[in-house]
Amino acid sequence: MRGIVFSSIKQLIKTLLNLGFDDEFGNDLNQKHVVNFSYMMFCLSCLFMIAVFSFRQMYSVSLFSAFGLFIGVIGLRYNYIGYFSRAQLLMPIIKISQITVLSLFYFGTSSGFHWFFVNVIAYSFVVFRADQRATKGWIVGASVALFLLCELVNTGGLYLSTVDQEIAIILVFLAVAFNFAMVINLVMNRLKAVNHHLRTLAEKDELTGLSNRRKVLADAVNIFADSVINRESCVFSIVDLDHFKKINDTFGHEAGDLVLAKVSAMMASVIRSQDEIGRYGGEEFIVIMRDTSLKKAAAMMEHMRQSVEDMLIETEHGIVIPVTISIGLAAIDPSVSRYEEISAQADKGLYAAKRSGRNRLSVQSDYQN
Ligand SMILES: Nc1nc2c(ncn2[C@@H]2O[C@H](COP(=O)(O)OP(=O)(O)OP(=O)(O)O)[C@@H](O)[C@H]2O)c(=O)[nH]1
Repeated sequence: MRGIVFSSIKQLIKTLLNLGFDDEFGNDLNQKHVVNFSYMMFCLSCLFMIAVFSFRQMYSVSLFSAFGLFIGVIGLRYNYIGYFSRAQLLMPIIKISQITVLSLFYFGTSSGFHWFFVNVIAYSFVVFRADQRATKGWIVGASVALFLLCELVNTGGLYLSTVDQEIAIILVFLAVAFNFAMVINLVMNRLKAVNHHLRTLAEKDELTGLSNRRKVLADAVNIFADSVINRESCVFSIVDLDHFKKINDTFGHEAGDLVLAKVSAMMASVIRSQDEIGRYGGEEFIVIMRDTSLKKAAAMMEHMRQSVEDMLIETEHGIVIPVTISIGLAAIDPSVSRYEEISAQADKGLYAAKRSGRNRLSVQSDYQN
């Protein structure tokens, strides 16, 4: 139950922070979610101060915070409706104004309120891009100068007693630490997500959605090595579409692409979850079946061949394109010690299948495990 509540809260926060984003990964340099977070924290702090100072009947601080809240909501709205640059810039302006006024005139510099300038500096470094160096420069400069001013001037403040100021110092420390932890967490999570997204893109074949050549070859080598080490059977197969050049020539390149995509989806639906499939190049595919006997693998690949033959792929003019595949199959056996050997055997199988009439499967292994 606690887990569900916790993950729901996490999801709600994530949704709020990502409001106004169309493309989650296109904005990684802009850090829109950090801007959202900063506005939310700012608005919450204003609400907190309105409540505390209204309760203590110090209405001028409440009014000042209400005005801050109003501007904060405007900034938040800017970010949501796409005026990101305005939202990005308004945040440090209102934050610098708020810290300066509250620290020098209301709370007194002994409250430590001016340590919030650290957050403004961190915000500038996270949110502004390299081409906004000048903006970042003046915001950091102003924050440092005003921080030093607060340290030097040492005003008593109108509203906080010495005890209040001691409490304020602790609250400021906690708030600054929380802000830092959250911003670092947000940025790291975004980096991880973008990294994962890029890796997926780099491993995927765009047309078919299957693993691309690099990924499927890496998978093949790894699975082969695992199987040899663990003394498990492993079957390797090369699949090639028959007379694909003719399909392109007769129905056009676009129809050829459609066939590749549809056949790929069919092949991916036939294999087991532990098997790997990828586009080796052109109209050639690799299927790797781990922990299975050659007999079972041959039965599965025969099912794949039949399923492709039974497919009804229509062109946009309603003409059905006949498609078949040829398959070469090879399994690990005691004589095979290198990945290249099993791959060459499967290739030989494919060649044999093509030579003996296509639309068939050829097993190249004497070792029937
Ligand atoms: N539409 C399309 N065609 C492609 C793509 N990649 C490779 N091809 C075509 O696939 C064809 C492969 O032709 P071949 O290697 O002669 O093989 P085939 O016609 O299938 O003949 P067999 O393999 O002997 O049955 C070539 O015409 C390539 O241009 C692709 O991404 N899209």
